[in-house]
Parts: sequence; structure tokens; C-alpha cells
Amino acid sequence: MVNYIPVMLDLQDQRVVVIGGGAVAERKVGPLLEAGAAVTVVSPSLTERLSEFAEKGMLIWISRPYAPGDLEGAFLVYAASSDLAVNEAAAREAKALGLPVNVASHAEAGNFITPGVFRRGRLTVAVSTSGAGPGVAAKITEQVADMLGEEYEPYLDFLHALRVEIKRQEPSAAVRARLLRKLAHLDVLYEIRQGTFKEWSPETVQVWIAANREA
Ligand SMILES: C[C@@]1(CC(=O)O)c2cc3[nH]c(cc4nc(cc5[nH]c(cc(n2)[C@H]1CCC(=O)O)[C@@](C)(CC(=O)O)[C@@H]5CCC(=O)O)C(CC(=O)O)=C4CCC(=O)O)c(CCC(=O)O)c3CC(=O)O
Ligand SMILES: NC(=O)C1=CN([C@@H]2O[C@H](COP(=O)(O)OP(=O)(O)OC[C@H]3O[C@@H](n4cnc5c(N)ncnc54)[C@H](O)[C@@H]3O)[C@@H](O)[C@H]2O)C=CC1
Repeated sequence: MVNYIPVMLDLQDQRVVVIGGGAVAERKVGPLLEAGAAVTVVSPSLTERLSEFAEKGMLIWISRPYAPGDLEGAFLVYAASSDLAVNEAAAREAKALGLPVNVASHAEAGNFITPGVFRRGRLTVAVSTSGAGPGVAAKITEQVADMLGEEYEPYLDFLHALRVEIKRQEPSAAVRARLLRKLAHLDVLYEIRQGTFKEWSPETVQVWIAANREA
């Protein structure tokens, strides 16, 4: 079994090349565009939705079969055509260039796979079965999603704002670490659920930081 390592990639403005323009390519491309990636699709045909994206200038469509050299300048590669030999050729080129590559037709030819993903504001849950059952990964993702209510979005926005403020204000690494660790123990999630949470004013933030600087 491959011991895959999960990572969270910032793909904003990064060139991502997708080989193939079918249903599977479409499923990979949607989230890439939402992430701000500069997507190029190399494929003789496109699904309706991918064509719309191309017409709107949201991605670049190279309307021909894959050819070596197409991965030049890429940051990430998806080989999602229906031709296994083509996916393998693209995977070889990617690996020669040192690029991570996803092979949708037979994962073992590539070196990263796509988990099931659920998002709630700043919260991302990714579920992988390491390829054992992609459909089951999607199902487990839904089950986990059911456990995580809408309150996580304002909760994490609150945490983020406070974290940024602590990092901006507190010069001592030791005190900063103590304050940041204490954030996880605030009752805010509970308060949001109860409807009793009130946004913290800048003064409240100051008071909390001052009161929690000591061990
Ligand atoms: C290895 C991996 C590589 C990769 O694609 O990155 C891979 C590979 C393959 N999938 C196949 C089949 C299906 N894939 C899905 C669905 C999804 N597949 C996804 C990921 C992954 N699929 C990676 C592993 C993830 C993991 O296990 O952790 C999801 C989670 C994420 C996404 O694609 O965005 C997305 C759900 C998104 C959602 O709905 O939320 C369905 C269900 C459906 O279509 O309804 C089926 C049919 C049912 C079934 O097989 O379970 C085949 C056989 C092809 C054939 O032979 O015909 C291969 C090839 C192989 O096994 O190597
Ligand atoms: N990883 C996953 O989640 C899944 C993977 N698959 C596998 O993924 C592959 C693609 O599936 P679909 O998108 O449903 O197929 P599809 O038939 O809808 O689309 C295939 C696409 O590949 C393009 N293509 C064919 N030859 C090409 C070439 N030489 N260069 C570039 N593009 C080329 C076609 O024009 C078409 O756009 C299949 O091998 C399928 O078994 C299937 C289901 C899920």
C-alpha cells in the first residue's frame, strides 16, 4: 500500500495542466478554478461545462491530443484522458520534469491522488481511502460533513482574526505560543451554537491578550 502524505497546496496563479476533457477532467478542473489556478486543458474534445469555461476565458484549451512538451512550465499535472497510454506518457514527462502528477485511469502510474473534499469556510476536510474505494471516500466525506455544522465558518473566521492579532502584537515567542495554544480552548464554538456569541471588539481582544499572557 502506498503511504500517501496529505498536503494543502496554494495553487493561486499556478499553471496546472490537465490532459483530457471528459467527465473526470471536469471534476478535477472545477476546484482548481475555484482555487485560482491558471488551468490549461489539452484535449481534442471538452464536456459542455469545460467548453463554457474555455469560452469565458476561465481556462486555456489546447484542442488537440497530448504531445510531449505540453507540461512545460507546469506546477501540477492531471492525466485524465481515456487513453491509458497517453496518461502514462504524460506521467513520464511530468516525472522527468520533477512535477507531481495524478493519473486518473490508474493511480499507480502517478504520484498523487485526489481525496474527497468538503469545505466550510476556512475548514477543509479531505478524506482518502488511498485508492481502495473512491466512491466510498466520497460517502465518508459526506458523513464527516454532517458532523460539522455551519458554525465552523464564523468560528474559524474568529480564530483567524485573533491569531493574526496575537502574531502582530506579541513579540515574545514563548508568550505568543502560550496565547496561540489557549485559542483552542475558548468556548466560542459553543457560544456560536447557543446564539450567545458577541463579536469581540478590539478592546476585548486587548483585555484577553493581557489576561492570558502569563502561564
Ligand atoms: C486513486 C484516485 C485517483 C484520482 O482520481 O485522484 C481515483 C481513481 C479511480 N477512480 C475510479 C472510479 C471512481 N471514482 C469516483 C469518484 C471519485 N474519485 C475520486 C478520487 C480518486 N479516484 C482517487 C482515490 C481517492 C481515494 O481513494 O482516496 C474522488 C474521491 C475525488 C475526485 O475525483 O475529485 C471522487 C469522488 C468525488 C465526489 O463525488 O465527491 C467514482 C464514483 C463516481 O463517479 O460517482 C468512481 C466509480 C466507483 C468506484 O470505483 O468507487 C477508478 C476506476 C476507473 C475505471 O477503471 O473505470 C479509478 C482508477 C484507479 O482505481 O486507479
Ligand atoms: N479518477 C477518477 O476519479 C475516475 C477515473 N476514471 C477513468 O478516467 C479516465 C477518463 O474518464 P472520463 O473522463 O469519464 O472519460 P471521457 O470519455 O468522458 O473523456 C475522455 C477525454 O479524454 C480525451 N482524450 C482522448 N485521447 C486523448 C489524447 N490523446 N490527448 C488528450 N486527451 C485525450 C477525450 O477527448 C475526452 O475529452 C478513464 O480512463 C476512466 O476509466 C473513471 C471514473 C473516475
